[in-house]
Amino acid sequence: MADMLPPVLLVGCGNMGGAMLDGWLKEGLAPSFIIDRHRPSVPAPHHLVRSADEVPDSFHPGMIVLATKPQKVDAVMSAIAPFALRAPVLSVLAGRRSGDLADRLTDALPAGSPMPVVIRAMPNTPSSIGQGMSVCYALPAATPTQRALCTRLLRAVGDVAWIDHEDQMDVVTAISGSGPAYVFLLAELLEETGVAQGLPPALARQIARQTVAGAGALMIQGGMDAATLRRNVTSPGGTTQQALEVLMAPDAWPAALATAVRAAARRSRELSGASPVS
Ligand SMILES: NC(=O)C1=CN([C@@H]2O[C@H](COP(=O)(O)OP(=O)(O)OC[C@H]3O[C@@H](n4cnc5c(N)ncnc54)[C@H](OP(=O)(O)O)[C@@H]3O)[C@@H](O)[C@H]2O)C=CC1
Ligand SMILES: O=C(O)[C@@H]1CCC=N1
Repeated sequence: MADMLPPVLLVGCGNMGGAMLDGWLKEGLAPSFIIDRHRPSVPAPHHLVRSADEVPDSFHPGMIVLATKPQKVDAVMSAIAPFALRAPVLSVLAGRRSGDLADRLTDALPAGSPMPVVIRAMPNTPSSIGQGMSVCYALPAATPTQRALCTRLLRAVGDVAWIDHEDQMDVVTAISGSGPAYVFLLAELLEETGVAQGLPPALARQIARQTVAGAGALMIQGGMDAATLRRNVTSPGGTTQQALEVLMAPDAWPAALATAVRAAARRSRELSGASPVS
């Protein structure tokens, strides 16, 4: 019991909340409340409720984790605000600024209540298998103990880094938050290309998936930088060089990725309500 993760009040258990919950359940999580309209069940001794109003007042979470879509969080503020006087709030919402969330919670509390502590994190879905990447930011009001608790929860599902400037969260979101989708797209396109160029579908799928997975694992386990690993595959005058001359042309992947990341970061800024910058 001593090593268990603290009880959480998880608000929203879809793709991202579910990925974190899967990781926490594997690590051992103290009895927690999960609020979600769709999740079919959670294992005992955890409790699944369909609405924030169903969480008993007697519940004392160690951390409240906000994982609804950014546009849907305001609807739960008044129900969860009383719990935010007992525990810090960890928001994984793209875009929504920590100060804005703290203000919304404060507005939902009786006048004179202390301001709840909100910590922001941008995790990603490989958290479900303990391979996540989470980047965190806290306003100065967060105590070292609250920051450590946040690190502990997110470390249980992968790597954790902290930033000192909340503005950086938009680019972080565009790279590590959305990034798994770019990698899955690479696997999809390799598979489709293999089929289009004559491979049996099952073989195209197998080689695309294992190539993406194996390359990622080699980069992490081998500790070499990505450029060295790329060069190690690229025999002078060989096949890879031909492909990379296409992909690395300035107007190909370098331009496409920079444009894509800028677009995602811009959307993150829009979700915050801030005026977009390019
Ligand atoms: N998906 C990802 O890879 C990542 C997502 N994020 C962030 O995580 C958050 C969640 O994203 P994601 O998991 O993809 O979204 P999902 O829509 O998959 O999950 C959110 C869940 O919360 C439920 N929910 C919302 N409001 C309530 C409510 N009041 N009562 C009960 N259930 C509720 C939703 O139900 P319903 O649909 O009916 O509203 C849904 O099941 C977003 O803010 C996103 O920015 C961060 C990093 C990565
Ligand atoms: O697409 C989104 O808005 C969320 C945030 C990062 C990943 N998914």
